Amino acid sequence: MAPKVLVSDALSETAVQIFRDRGVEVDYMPDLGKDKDRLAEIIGNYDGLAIRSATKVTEKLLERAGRLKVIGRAGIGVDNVDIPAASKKGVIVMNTPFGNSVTTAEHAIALMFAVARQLPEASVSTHAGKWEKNRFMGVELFNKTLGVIGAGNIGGIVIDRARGLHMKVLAYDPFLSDERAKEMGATKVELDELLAKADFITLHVPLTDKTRGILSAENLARTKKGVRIINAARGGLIDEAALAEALKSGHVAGAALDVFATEPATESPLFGLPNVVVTPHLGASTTEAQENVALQVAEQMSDYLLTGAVQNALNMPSVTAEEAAVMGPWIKLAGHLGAFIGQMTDEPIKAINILYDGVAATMNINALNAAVIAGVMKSVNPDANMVSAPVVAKERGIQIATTTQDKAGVYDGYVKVTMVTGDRERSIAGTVFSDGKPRFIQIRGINVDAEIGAHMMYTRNKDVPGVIGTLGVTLGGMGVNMANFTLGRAANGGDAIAITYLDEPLREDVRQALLATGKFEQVRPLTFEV
Ligand SMILES: NC(=O)c1ccc[n+]([C@@H]2O[C@H](COP(=O)([O-])OP(=O)(O)OC[C@H]3O[C@@H](n4cnc5c(N)ncnc54)[C@H](O)[C@@H]3O)[C@@H](O)[C@H]2O)c1
Ligand SMILES: O=C(O)[C@H](O)COP(=O)(O)O
Repeated sequence: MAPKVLVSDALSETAVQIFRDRGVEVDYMPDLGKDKDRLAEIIGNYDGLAIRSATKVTEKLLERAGRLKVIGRAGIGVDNVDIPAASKKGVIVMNTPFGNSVTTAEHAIALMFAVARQLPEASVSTHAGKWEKNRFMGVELFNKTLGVIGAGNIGGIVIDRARGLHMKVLAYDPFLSDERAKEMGATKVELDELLAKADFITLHVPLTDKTRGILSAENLARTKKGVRIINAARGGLIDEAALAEALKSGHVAGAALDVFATEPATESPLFGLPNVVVTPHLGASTTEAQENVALQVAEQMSDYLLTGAVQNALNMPSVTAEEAAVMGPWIKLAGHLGAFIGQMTDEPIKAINILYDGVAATMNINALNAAVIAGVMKSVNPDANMVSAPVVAKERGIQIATTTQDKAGVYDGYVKVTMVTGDRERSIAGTVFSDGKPRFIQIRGINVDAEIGAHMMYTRNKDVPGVIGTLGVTLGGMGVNMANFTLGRAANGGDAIAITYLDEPLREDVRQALLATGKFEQVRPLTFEV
């Protein structure tokens, strides 16, 4: 069945065309983001949700999204998506981190010009036939100091354009190196210095718990008198009431805002104030940017839904289409190893140590790790997947350690998973044969060669005569068909194990019957998603 995507915000119709061309069913409802009740009613029918900033993806909405696998944000900011809740539900959240950067940077520069020369008010006045030539006295940008808060993709482009205007640029960004700042033509400073020295301040940080209210009443009071403030990032970055007061007092000479704490903004203490330029979140609204982000998000979502390739995800390691093709069997193997070890333990897990050897060590380890952890977690929660399981493992304080090595051996490569619980360690290793099929090759240090089936049985016994016969007779006598069987022993007369591949799940009466023979120390049913 073709995957189904809902577009709930006004994305360019290019996205719809791409979904269709790729064989993904799509429903285009560009106003649905504003109707959260209707969205909640139908979200359960979709594998993917493509959005801009109007749709709010809350925990409550996600509870209704039983089929959802991926949320694609055609744009940059994902503060309208509850990413921790999506991760817990195993839903990938991806964005398009570059598609609208130039457009948004240009909007910030446009706002800076607009507020420096009061262009919107002058335009309204002239339209009204007033010709108020003496009312609109502006300031030059040349030689002025621009303070850029957040020097990432958009901040970087703003800095480049501002340098072209011969402005001096101060940048505040804790993650910016001095070298990169120099390369950009900016001086890296602390926030206080930026606030004290800048003639214009422009914001280009994401909205997070750390940046919320970065221009608070206190910080606004630290700015230079006559400063002009531009915000084309997110509304919650500025205390709007405090900014309104600072404008009224004349401390701040002007402000240009594209974004508001509450959107759509139909009222604000800033509306109606002189020299406040406002636009309705138009930062990304150019034909070019909307084509870029629509095309990119539709391709990324289709790739994920159709091939498992992951690009620009905020809650999952990237996996290219080529990797997805080559790694498919290894991801399966990693999941089976995790599932085996998860089903073998009933105690709290302290740590999972994963060893990658040979060809496995050259692959995308983050993705393989996520698959192992998902396999382990499925024994606790069948809905766990590569997105949600690492989050849950972290919450439970499970330590994940990986080692890579390249020891030439019988296999081109293998993966070994060791689970550490309170009092013991259990390990299992597996590989992928040239037929693309994953196999278990070692359990508890005992070599085996076990194909993996949906229903399996693990038995542990002493290596003494008659065990295999007892197993066959007991299963046969109870009408259970064996599809495959493999065994191994640590030493002659020592510990031995067997993996039996059954045509149906191991019944409890059969398990009890095997234990009652006295030949087996352990009998466990195992299931795998093959
Ligand atoms: N108005 C619009 O339509 C529009 C369009 C696109 C993006 N945006 C907003 O712009 C934001 C920035 O986009 P980007 O592509 O440049 O993102 P980015 O990730 O490339 O850059 C953000 C920068 O902020 C820095 N940063 C993070 N926390 C900080 C802090 N506490 N103090 C100072 N700097 C901090 C980061 O180090 C990074 O360099 C987006 O998150 C989005 O909210 C708005
Ligand atoms: O973060 C973004 O990409 C911008 O805020 C654009 O938002 P929009 O897609 O709702 O215009």
